[in-house]
Amino acid sequence: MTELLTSAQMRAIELAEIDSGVVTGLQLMERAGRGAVAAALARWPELATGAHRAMILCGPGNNGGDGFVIARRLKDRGWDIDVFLFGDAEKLPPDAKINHDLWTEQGTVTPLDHDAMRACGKPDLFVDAVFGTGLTRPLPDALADALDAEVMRKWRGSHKIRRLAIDCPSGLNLDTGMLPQPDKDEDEDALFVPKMNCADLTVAFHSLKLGHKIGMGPAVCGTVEVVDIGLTGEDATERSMIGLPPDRERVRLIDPIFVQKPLPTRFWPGSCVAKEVGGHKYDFGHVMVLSGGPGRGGAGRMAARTALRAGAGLVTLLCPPDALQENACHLNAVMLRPCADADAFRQIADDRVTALCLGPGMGVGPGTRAFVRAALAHSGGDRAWRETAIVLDADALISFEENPATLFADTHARTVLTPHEGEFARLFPDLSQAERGDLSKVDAVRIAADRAGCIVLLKGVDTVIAQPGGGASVHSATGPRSVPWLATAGAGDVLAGLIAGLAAMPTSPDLFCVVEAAVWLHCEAALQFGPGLIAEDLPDMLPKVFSTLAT
Ligand SMILES: NC(=O)C1=CN([C@@H]2O[C@H](COP(=O)(O)OP(=O)(O)OC[C@H]3O[C@@H](n4cnc5c(N)ncnc54)[C@H](OP(=O)(O)O)[C@@H]3O)[C@@H](O)[C@H]2O)[C@@H](O)CC1
Ligand SMILES: [K+]
Repeated sequence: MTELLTSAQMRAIELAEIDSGVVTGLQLMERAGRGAVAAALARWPELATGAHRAMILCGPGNNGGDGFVIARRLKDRGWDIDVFLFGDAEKLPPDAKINHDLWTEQGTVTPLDHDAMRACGKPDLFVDAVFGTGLTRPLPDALADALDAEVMRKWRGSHKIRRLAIDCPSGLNLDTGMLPQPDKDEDEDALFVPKMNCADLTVAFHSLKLGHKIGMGPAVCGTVEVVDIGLTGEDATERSMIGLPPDRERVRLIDPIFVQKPLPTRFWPGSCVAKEVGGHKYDFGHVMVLSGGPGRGGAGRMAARTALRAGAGLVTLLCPPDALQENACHLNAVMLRPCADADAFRQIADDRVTALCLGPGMGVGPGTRAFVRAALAHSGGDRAWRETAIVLDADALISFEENPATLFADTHARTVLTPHEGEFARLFPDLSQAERGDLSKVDAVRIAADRAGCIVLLKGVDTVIAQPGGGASVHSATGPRSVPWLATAGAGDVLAGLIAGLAAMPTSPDLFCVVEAAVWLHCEAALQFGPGLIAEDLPDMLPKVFSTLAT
């Protein structure tokens, strides 16, 4: 697992190290600049030999300082370098000023100007070292124009310009993954086309930041390489290991990686799906999935099948009596029982039930609300090794749109809410995508988890999971884990069943860790299946995915 730091956390780590006297800011800047050059030459080996041309845009802070180091290092390799500065050289922070002055012994610095840039020879490497973690507001118009991907595309024509971003493409907020845009007059709104600064390669220092993995980050950063700049203090290592409860402050990326090294998948997520040898089916947990009426049972059936594939010893689908025949025609290994209402549910759900999944296809209304309340009150009784895990998705969430507080009064630490953005907006309107403003998706989900008193999983290409108290993680289905074909009807129902199935097993770890594993496995199943996937394929891919976790 990899930490996704905020800008403030990164600054605190650097400052602690500098204050301890182990390293100076100037040394870190030198390592950052050298590391960026090494990463670029490794990415584009054709630039590693011979002399080439670079254009380097430096900003008014330490990100600009990195740019001056890069200029010096490339010049030493015999390159032609054009350096532009956005800002006043006399006002650069001390380390950046030193590197500016070192550079001016070798070359010139031109004030950043669009026309002057275009008058230079087209570079082989374009380096964006204008803003990194210090961005505080939208890019000034002139700079946004100079960096805009569309303008760059026209300028480069057939010439290959490789775009290297230092820490991030300038304009990206590394805490939110958003690209703040300047306010526009209302009458300009219709014509307003946001500017995008995109890189082919982004070099981050010490650790990924949140903005690299959420929001627009993955789309504008290109490949992100993390360069080790030798921050060695205690605070600079990862605080929690995947499979353990999350750190309250630092967000982690859901991936089998620890301290930037691959983690054998038998440790994670393998440990979340492993069954102990031997045992009775009840020893592996009993999941109940509540489903909808006639013609609406597909979603519940997919969730139930997935829970069984995930490893639960038994899975029972409960359906309205008039849907019994339809379900019986589709189910074999999944057991089936009629269940007319919440009273009947209380009779049926005995203390051997270890996980409940409600929502997919259930329908919106008072009946579903009553089922949800009964489920949240379910107790495993004295014999329970721990309380029942409750997964609430889709209609189980929307049924509480009018008064979410009545849901949050009953949800508890063993509850997981799994909304997509639309469902999230109904339960947490003030935290919705449209309303959250400068709040990051991660912080919005953290607030939601505190409010609901349970785990909240907000689905998306960047899936965010948070639990009360601040623990949070991100799964990014981008780059090599990109699965656009997972945006298919029923995929969410499968995820709900997968969480329930994994959480039902007595060997399952902390519920937060189960949810993280489920999200990763869900994406992995889609990845291994490939394009053409429909939701029904997902549960049947799980055995293949599980077989790859042995190593
Ligand atoms: N610290 C270290 O040891 C190391 C740091 N390293 C590097 O430093 C980077 C962080 O440096 P940083 O903190 O100086 O921030 P940075 O991104 O350069 O920008 C700050 C400047 O930009 C300005 N500004 C902001 N937004 C603006 C806007 N929209 N429009 C106009 N101006 C705007 C802002 O002005 P202000 O908001 O104060 O008015 C301030 O002047 C980090 O990303 C990494 O690359 C590495 O070398 C490793 C060692
Ligand atoms: K930058």
